[in-house]
Amino acid sequence: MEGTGERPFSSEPGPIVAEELRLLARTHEALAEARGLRRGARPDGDGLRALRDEWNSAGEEDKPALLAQMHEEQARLSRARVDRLPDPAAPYFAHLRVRVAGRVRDVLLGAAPLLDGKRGVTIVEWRKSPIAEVFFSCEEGEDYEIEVDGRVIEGHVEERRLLTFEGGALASITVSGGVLLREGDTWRFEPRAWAPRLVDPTSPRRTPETRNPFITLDAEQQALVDREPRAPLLVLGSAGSGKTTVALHRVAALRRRFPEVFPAKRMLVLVPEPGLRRLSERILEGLAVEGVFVRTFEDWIRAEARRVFSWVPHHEPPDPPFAASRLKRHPALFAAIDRLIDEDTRAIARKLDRLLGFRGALRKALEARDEPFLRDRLRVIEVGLARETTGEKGRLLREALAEEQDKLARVRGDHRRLVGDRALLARAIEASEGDLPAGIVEQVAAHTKQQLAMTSEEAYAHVDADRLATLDGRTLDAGTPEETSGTVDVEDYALLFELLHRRTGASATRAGALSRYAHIVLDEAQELAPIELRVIGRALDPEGSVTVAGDAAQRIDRSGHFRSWEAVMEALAVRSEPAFLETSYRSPRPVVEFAHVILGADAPAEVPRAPREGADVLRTITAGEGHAAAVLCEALRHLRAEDPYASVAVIARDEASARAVHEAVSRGMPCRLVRDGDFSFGPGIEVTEVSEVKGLEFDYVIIPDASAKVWPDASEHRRALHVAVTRAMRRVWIVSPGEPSPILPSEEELRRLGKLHR
Ligand SMILES: Nc1ncnc2c1ncn2[C@@H]1O[C@H](COP(=O)(O)OP(=O)(O)OP(=O)(O)O)[C@@H](O)[C@H]1O
Repeated sequence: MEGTGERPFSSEPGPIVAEELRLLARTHEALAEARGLRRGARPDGDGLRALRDEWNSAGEEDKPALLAQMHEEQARLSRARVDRLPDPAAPYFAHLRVRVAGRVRDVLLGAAPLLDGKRGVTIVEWRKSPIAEVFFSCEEGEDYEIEVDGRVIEGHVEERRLLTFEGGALASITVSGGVLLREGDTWRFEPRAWAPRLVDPTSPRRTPETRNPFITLDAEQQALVDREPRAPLLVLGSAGSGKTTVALHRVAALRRRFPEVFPAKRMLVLVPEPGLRRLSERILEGLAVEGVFVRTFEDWIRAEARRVFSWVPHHEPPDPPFAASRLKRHPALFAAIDRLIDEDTRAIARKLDRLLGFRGALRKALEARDEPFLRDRLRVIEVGLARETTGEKGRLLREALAEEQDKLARVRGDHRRLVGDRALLARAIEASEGDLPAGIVEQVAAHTKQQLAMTSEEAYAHVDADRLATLDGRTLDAGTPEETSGTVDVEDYALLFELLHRRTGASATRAGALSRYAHIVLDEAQELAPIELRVIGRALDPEGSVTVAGDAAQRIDRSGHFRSWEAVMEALAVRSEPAFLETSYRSPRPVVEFAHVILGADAPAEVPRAPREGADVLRTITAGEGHAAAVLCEALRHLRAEDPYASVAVIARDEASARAVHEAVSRGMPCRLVRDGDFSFGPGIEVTEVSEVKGLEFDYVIIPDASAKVWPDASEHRRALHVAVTRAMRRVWIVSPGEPSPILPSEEELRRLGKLHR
């Protein structure tokens, strides 16, 4: 069965293969015995079925005993499910040989554990077991120490091997220095490193001093920074072309040249994520700009809404349905708001007609109105019918109208109807022309109903507060569906401002007014919905200016509803021709080309100009997640040694994937899981998800989960991968555990592009 390698090899492949085959045979025996034992001990649901049959024909007197048996069987079955066994077709993926206290021990790493002392088979769970950590963190020949149950155990690593299986048979054994591959009945040795070397040998290593915040803008960028201070500016361009740079340099220039017109406290920089907020603050600090507000859009609008609408709840639901976010940010909601304003108009007219005996005259007058603001419709009556009507009736009408005007800023009722009234929601569905599914109405209405329901604290307000406190000090409803009661969605804030505007023609209530700014920067503006852009537009002084930066190819917010840049500017109520930045400064050419191809049909006609050469994008396909973890740890360990000041981002598709990858990589080395933008902007390994990294940059970017399952072929995934890859200043490495994602460019596509471009 075993053949010898074609090339010189430190130890003979024959003995290695033989050893692994023997270990596998012992594992199969151990597995067969374990399965037999479990089958005997725990019928796979047959026992329960038999008991159920018995129950049907049993007399009443036997039922209590039968019931007890059924419970016991149920418990046994669920225990059996937890104690799952390794898959015989691929029972483990790695083999670690250690010497502990003079004795050699073989430890296999797999998804499920198996212990058979008699046969010397030990499979441990790679994600949990302390000894598995040794496999991920040590090289062959190294000593190690691990802590098990409070005791420190010392040992020495003798061998580390990775294994793959095909059709249940051993297919490859990766050893130090190469891989043994089975080809039919023979084995061939191929020298190969465990993991690719990430550092680019042609570029200098990062040193603590190479992080220079001062860059010289190119002529194009400088011209944009120098634009007339009051002129709106729309800066577009591919990833890394300097849009954020231009926007923030413009802020610095305005502050420096026109400090009176642009006081720091009247300038606002809005970004989508906390990571970019922190980076923007650092860049402004580097440009000696102090006191300018930098906020995520959510934080900004939340603070504004809480000030202007004093009744707004201070809680947001922990897990709001995506349907609610999608609908509330959709432009079709404007149609529902139109209808709502019409209904409000009719309701006021009916009320006044009835109270003052106008016998439908008011209704007729008001129904003919189509001014966008409710305030203006009432004013038409004020200057028309109210003036014409003399005497007591006229006075009463004027009084009643004044009262209605007074109530216009109360948007709470309209808001409740807009997000809870099925007919109004259905109007939005209709206006979306098929973009929003009809089923969304029920989901949103149910969510609203839950939000408007009383919390337990309110329902039990008459009960002594001490008696209501839970043991852990949390609210009564925490962790229950009632948790949604008394909350408001983050998307509701823009909606409230829109309603206020449609009713009053302004953005103020008795409690306060929307803040106004002399200059607003909107970075990554492709992520904002029209309803949000409108609020931002209204926060701009009549004389104020705006800098909008964005890239449609980078929109990754699933509910954003970006249409076009014209639509963005129209929603902001400003006009400006777009300026395009053509040069990609951040990433080297191979990364820029790779990222371009990822976009597929959505890619712009031209590949961005990328003046910096660099190393190719690396790709690795592994047999599964365990292999991927081993390869990641190996490459990262070397990278840390070779380029210790580099920043490394391991960017997963979503939160769940980021957590799993972090758990895996942590087995081998210290790394941080970054949430809410808490990046260090310095050396180290940070694991995160795509939505966190908008606008940021790292020396190395690793995509750890580039499988077909996690990154299927859809524009949304293409744009997200494009964003992730274009964060790299030096190099990109794509790791695909299992079948690679179909959106990864083929070698052929890249070759063609490289030729075309050079
Ligand atoms: N003229 C320039 N010369 C050298 N480097 C530049 C120049 N302009 C920008 N850069 C650098 O290029 C990188 C990307 O810039 P920036 O973040 O402003 O791009 P962006 O267009 O906002 O990117 P993204 O769309 O990915 O958010 C930064 O490191 C920045 O310092």
